[in-house]
Amino acid sequence: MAFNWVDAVDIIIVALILYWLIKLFSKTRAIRVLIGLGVILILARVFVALGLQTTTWLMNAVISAGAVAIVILFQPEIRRALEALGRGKIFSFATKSRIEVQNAEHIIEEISRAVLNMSKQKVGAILVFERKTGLADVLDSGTMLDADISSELIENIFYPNTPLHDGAMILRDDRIVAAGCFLPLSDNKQVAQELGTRHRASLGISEVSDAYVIVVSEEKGIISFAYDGVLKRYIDAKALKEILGELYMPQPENKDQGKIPSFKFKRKVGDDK
Ligand SMILES: Nc1ncnc2c1ncn2[C@@H]1O[C@H](COP(=O)(O)OP(=O)(O)OP(=O)(O)O)[C@@H](O)[C@H]1O
Repeated sequence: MAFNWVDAVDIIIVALILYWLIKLFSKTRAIRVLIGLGVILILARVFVALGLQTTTWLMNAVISAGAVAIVILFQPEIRRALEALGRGKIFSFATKSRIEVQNAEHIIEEISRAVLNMSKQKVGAILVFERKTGLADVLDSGTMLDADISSELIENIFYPNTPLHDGAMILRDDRIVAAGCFLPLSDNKQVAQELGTRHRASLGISEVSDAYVIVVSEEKGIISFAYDGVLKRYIDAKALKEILGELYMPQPENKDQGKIPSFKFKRKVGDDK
């Protein structure tokens, strides 16, 4: 059968749909599920080609059940995709902003000043720094801001009894994207008894994404850092600058974005007390 223009249109449409799906899901933690589904679909094709009937039957059952599960589990993402489609934003080729070193130094200074001030004054706070895993689902639970990063604004937002002080602030690149966001709580049994929901929420988002999370305890003013499901407590000014440096000052040896910050990072939650 000859390859004609209908086949070319067919391929282009499939490529656009794949691009759209990847772009949509790369903004959420659903990307891992999408990759898993892709692997299952490829395996199913291989089993069909090999003529393995029972395995193919099992794969088809998994795919059918998976399709229903995906609609239920990722209902918010699907809703957002349809909304984006309605706004015609899906196929825009946006590029991620790059932060100049000078600007990065300023941002690090502003954030560390705010965190250290809040620690001194025992003002509770959660700052979530979005990295590769998009946090669109978390953003939906809060109030969108899209503001410049400044110590005054950060401190103001977390000041007790102000409208946005409850919940987490989400930062992306050089912007404060949202505040008052609800994070998933960790059910890690190793978390020290005295740690309440603020710290569980910080750990929770670090378990399901690659975000860096800085927490200030309201009770004692202790600064903690959560990453990759691990909570490191008693972060001092030097370590804080190091964490922010990893985020805002990419160095050649730090190209691996998933890398744990270079300062001493113990693997067990609460083992540093
Ligand atoms: N799921 C959540 N997402 C975001 N923020 C949350 C969440 N749960 C609780 N918080 C924040 O944590 C506050 C409650 O903190 P709680 O006293 O339970 O925590 P803690 O870990 O003991 O911290 P602290 O030492 O600051 O008291 C809430 O007022 C809210 O601002």
